[in-house]
Amino acid sequence: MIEIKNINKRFKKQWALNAITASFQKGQVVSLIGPNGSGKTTLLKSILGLVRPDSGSIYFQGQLIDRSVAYRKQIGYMPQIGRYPDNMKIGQLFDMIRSIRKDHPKSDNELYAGFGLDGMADKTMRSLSGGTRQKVSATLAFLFDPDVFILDEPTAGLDPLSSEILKEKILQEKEKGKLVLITSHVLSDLEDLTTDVMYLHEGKILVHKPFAELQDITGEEKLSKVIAHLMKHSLSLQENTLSTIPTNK
Ligand SMILES: Nc1ncnc2c1ncn2[C@@H]1O[C@H](COP(=O)(O)OP(=O)(O)OP(=O)(O)O)[C@@H](O)[C@H]1O
Repeated sequence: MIEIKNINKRFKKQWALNAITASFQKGQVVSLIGPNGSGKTTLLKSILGLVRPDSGSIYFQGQLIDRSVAYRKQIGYMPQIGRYPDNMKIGQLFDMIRSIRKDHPKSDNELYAGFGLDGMADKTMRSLSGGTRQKVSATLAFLFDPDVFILDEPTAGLDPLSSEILKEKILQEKEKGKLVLITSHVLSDLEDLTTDVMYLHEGKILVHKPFAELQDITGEEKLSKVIAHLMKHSLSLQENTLSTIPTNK
């Protein structure tokens, strides 16, 4: 569904993405994991066309995304930090977005109600707490039943109940066979969702494999333990020789 062929991105001397080649398919929930600054957001923004790689190509459903914007309608994007007009009220923001998407008259309002945004329609965006702003971003990402979700730290700042509501929604979409690309530093939030793991380090892919395969390689069950095990043996990772990693079995 998404093919990435040898993309590179440098910000001055800093490599944000270094020779990234990968493909993502329907039905996968790919957890992008890695330290701060490892390139996760840059990779997601490159797929969205918000960052232009210095070289390489990205294909969405077989079409080169270069200079195309139409494909973005098929992606629900939740940015790390949502930016909205300060004086716009929540209700006005949703009315505006719905009016722009006339091609999609039916919107999915489950999160709007689930997060209680209907009771805050008159609040201005500038007055919202960080968590409520996240709820607005999450609700917008799911509004038009997209085929692909790009969720950049979606649960950051959400209270435990709201975080569960969002995770449940992502699970539902996974079960419908959608493709989800998700980042989080809270690995327990990814536990029940992940089908595939991509581990980035200094702009390079160190691991991109099905979660089940990594569980097998490491002998660990939980995502946090799998990642810890891989990190402990990061030298083998850098050499891309997962087979040399001792298993815990
Ligand atoms: N617009 C920009 N200008 C300059 N450098 C940038 C820009 N965007 C990203 N970078 C740099 O690119 C590298 C990768 O950043 P990126 O935001 O993709 O990392 P990340 O893995 O998403 O980090 P985090 O976990 O902190 O969100 C970092 O060194 C960052 O400083």
